[in-house]
Amino acid sequence: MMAFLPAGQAPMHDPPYPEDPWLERFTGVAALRAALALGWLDRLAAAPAEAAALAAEGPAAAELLDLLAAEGVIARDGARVALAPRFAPVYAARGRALRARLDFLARAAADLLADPAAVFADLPRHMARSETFRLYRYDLAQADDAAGREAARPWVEHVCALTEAEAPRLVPALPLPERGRLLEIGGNAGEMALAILAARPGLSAAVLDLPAVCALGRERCAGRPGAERLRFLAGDARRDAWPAPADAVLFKSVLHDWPPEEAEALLARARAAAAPGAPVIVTERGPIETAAPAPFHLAAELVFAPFFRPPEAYAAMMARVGLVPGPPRRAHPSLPFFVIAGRAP
Ligand SMILES: C[S@@+](CC[C@H](N)C(=O)[O-])C[C@H]1O[C@@H](n2cnc3c(N)ncnc32)[C@H](O)[C@@H]1O
Repeated sequence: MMAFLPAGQAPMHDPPYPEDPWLERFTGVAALRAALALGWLDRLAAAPAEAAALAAEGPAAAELLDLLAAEGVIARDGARVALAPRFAPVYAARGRALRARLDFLARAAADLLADPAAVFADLPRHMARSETFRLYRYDLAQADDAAGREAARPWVEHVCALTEAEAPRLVPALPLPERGRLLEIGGNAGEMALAILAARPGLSAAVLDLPAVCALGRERCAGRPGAERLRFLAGDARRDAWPAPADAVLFKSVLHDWPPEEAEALLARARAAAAPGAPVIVTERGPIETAAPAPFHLAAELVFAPFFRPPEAYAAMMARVGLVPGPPRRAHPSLPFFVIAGRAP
């Protein structure tokens, strides 16, 4: 089996998610969420502020300032405070992603504290009771109406926050053709597809995802480079027709959502949609392997730990549906993802 380090153990000079160094401790995460909720981060991103004015905002606001300073979120300069020099550019680039990750981390931590035995050893109870599964409601995204979109928005934001950071390291590892049509199943709001299209000017892409997710994707991608080569196909990938033939089919962080028989059925559909010799590509997180004390942000991955399979599981599924799997590869040294591609003989 390939060995995978959790993202939190990537070299600190090169974290895949730029905000990870600020998500390592529970108290730091609590302080960041408080500062976001109070509007402090946006205020300080716009201009430094008087420390005394912030400290006067509540009975423990001075303590919050101390926590934020200790975590390297803010820096003091005499009587004034500003975003810390290392944190400021991360917040500028990843503020939206940070908010989505913090919100999800709060749910994941609640699940791990409330019923850790379910997370690690009772999957039905975990799925029935957890805050994280209450968020990821794919069933509500079947409706393309305002309610469906608003129900999907928080988890779509969380997926985008991760994929936006992962894509630059994943894309070079994918055996994609230079030109033709890419079909991305479960491609969410198009973050991965746009990163691929930027690297492959000769490709066009279709993202097949649930209706509410496609609506959010069209909104998110509008006007961005490559959007003119990207289309969203609203549907259910298990039932609806797939556009074919495709010159590559991609599943990124999708198949772990499904029990083995359904994941295999999706691979069989991919085989049918792929042009002769075209790759069917699976890229997924491998099982989490913790070799040192884990940072707090690993909580957000641990709630999905029961679902991550080793690449050999996908190789076996590919073989059963008539694809010849190539050898799995680790996508990037700092990212716990593998890539495996199968082709019809
Ligand atoms: C864990 S997310 C991964 C998203 C994306 N590939 C990424 O990594 O950024 C799984 C995706 O599968 C989509 N999905 C779930 N059920 C689906 C279905 N029946 N048909 C099509 N897409 C589905 C979800 O809406 C979501 O976008």
